[in-house]
Amino acid sequence: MKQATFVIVGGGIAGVSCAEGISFLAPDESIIIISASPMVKKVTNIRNLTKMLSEFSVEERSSNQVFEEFPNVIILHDTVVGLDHENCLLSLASGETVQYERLCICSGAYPKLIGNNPHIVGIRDTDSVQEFQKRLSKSKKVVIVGNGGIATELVHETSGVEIVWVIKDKHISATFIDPGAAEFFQSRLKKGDTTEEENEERTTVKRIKYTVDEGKASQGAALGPDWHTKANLQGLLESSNVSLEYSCEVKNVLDGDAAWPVYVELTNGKLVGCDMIVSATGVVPNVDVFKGCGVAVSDDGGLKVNWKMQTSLENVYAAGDACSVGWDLAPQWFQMRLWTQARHMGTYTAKSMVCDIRGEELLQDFCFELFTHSTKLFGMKVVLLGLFNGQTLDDSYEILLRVTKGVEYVKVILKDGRMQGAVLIGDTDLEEMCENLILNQLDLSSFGEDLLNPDIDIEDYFD
Ligand SMILES: Cc1cc2nc3c(=O)[nH]c(=O)nc-3n(C[C@H](O)[C@H](O)[C@H](O)COP(=O)(O)OP(=O)(O)OC[C@H]3O[C@@H](n4cnc5c(N)ncnc54)[C@H](O)[C@@H]3O)c2cc1C
Ligand SMILES: NC(=O)C1=CN([C@@H]2O[C@H](COP(=O)(O)OP(=O)(O)OC[C@H]3O[C@@H](n4cnc5c(N)ncnc54)[C@H](OP(=O)(O)O)[C@@H]3O)[C@@H](O)[C@H]2O)C=CC1
Repeated sequence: MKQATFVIVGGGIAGVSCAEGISFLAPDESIIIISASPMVKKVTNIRNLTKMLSEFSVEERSSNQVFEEFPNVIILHDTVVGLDHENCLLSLASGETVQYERLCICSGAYPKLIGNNPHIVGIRDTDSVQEFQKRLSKSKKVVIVGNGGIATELVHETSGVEIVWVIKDKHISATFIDPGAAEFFQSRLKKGDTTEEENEERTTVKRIKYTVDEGKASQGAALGPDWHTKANLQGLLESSNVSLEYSCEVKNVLDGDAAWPVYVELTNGKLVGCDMIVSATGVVPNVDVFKGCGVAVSDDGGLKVNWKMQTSLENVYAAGDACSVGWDLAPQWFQMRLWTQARHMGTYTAKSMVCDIRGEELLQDFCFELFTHSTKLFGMKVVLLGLFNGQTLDDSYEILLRVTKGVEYVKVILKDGRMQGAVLIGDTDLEEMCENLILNQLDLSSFGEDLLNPDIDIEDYFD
């Protein structure tokens, strides 16, 4: 039997950030990471864009490289197959057992696929990308199902193939953007260069203010940023084409014939033949192995954690994609399974566990005060802050919009004159101002539409 003060399951961003955090806070304590994947994830090149918003790279490295400066960390390449929480004992696939004083489960998530057919693929880790690449290189036509991060990236990055993009919503990339921003990106779907007309329109700045009144209505770690730049996502054809099937889902997957290996029957009645179906339809927390010991699980399948990241089992914590937050959230923060949150949660759980073992007081980390996400969609920088889509505001909010076609899309959400969220597409340089205004909840009513007037430097007012 092996023993350590702190045991972490998972070598993804959450697990590695947790181990690094413990090593920093308690360098003399023993730490074991158990990871089913041979490589572990390391966050590098951190660039702080604002107090709370950062960009970083995620590298896959061998465990020796990641932890050479932390001699108190041991990595076991093994798979956890059971938890006996009464005896603080994990059992591993190799037959080994590991005893802990504090356990942090960072076992990530796996793709939620629309079916079991061998022609359906999901994308999560390096192996699944290689499989996708291999099949794509022999494909003329693929159906991509889902309207979130992966589908958006694939539609933009894949070439040499005909894509049929099947989405439940009336606009593209609905997980991150509203119909207006989707319209802004529409031309980028064509995969061609910008037209003269678009170049002319780039000089036009449009500012709009309106009020929303729609009526109440695998086991490998997840990939890192820019994963697609390292993969050759090229199909069999010379050129690409994307066609959209809006407001529909896959009803059935049917056997192929001489023309196509597989057919997809859609809820709009269409039958689409293709070489492969990519199911980019979200994730399921990878925690089945822990469910047997009675740990509380949230409706979305994650391990429920309180504000200290503790699960319902004594001395057992969880972080990253594996967990579901179960505390009273700050008004402008919510959980999304993203690597920034995996990193924050991993680091914060380290602090929580170390404080617990030392009997020290813990204060909740500031990162849970404001949702922040920096990413790229259709090749453009996208920053999402706070309640960027009016989440939880019951459709009673005001939107300020500034659009320069092809250049920038700025949307801020106001409720009772106070900023609640923002979508910043392009190099807007507004992230710091928006972050401050959301955090300090200043009454902005007196500015009206001038808040987004490019000729007025609003920041001067707040100095
Ligand atoms: C294609 C793709 C693109 C993405 N792009 C972005 C993006 O642009 N921006 C963004 O913010 N987020 C993105 N994400 C999401 C982000 O990658 C995840 O939210 C984040 O990596 C989760 O980290 P994690 O450590 O919680 O889990 P994971 O990275 O999934 O790590 C889980 C670890 O647990 C191990 N494990 C699992 N079960 C066991 C077991 N029983 N025993 C031992 N070890 C086990 C695995 O081997 C792995 O090491 C993307 C995800 C994918 C798949
Ligand atoms: N740039 C970024 O930040 C990126 C982030 N990621 C992250 O990686 C993880 C996996 O990405 P992804 O798979 O795109 O997950 P997402 O959660 O981002 O998106 C899943 C999409 O699939 C839709 N969907 C769910 N079930 C079905 C179904 N049966 N039929 C049709 N559509 C369905 C969802 O709609 P609905 O919401 O209505 O259920 C949603 O539009 C996520 O945590 C994501 O945030 C991935 C790539 C890039």
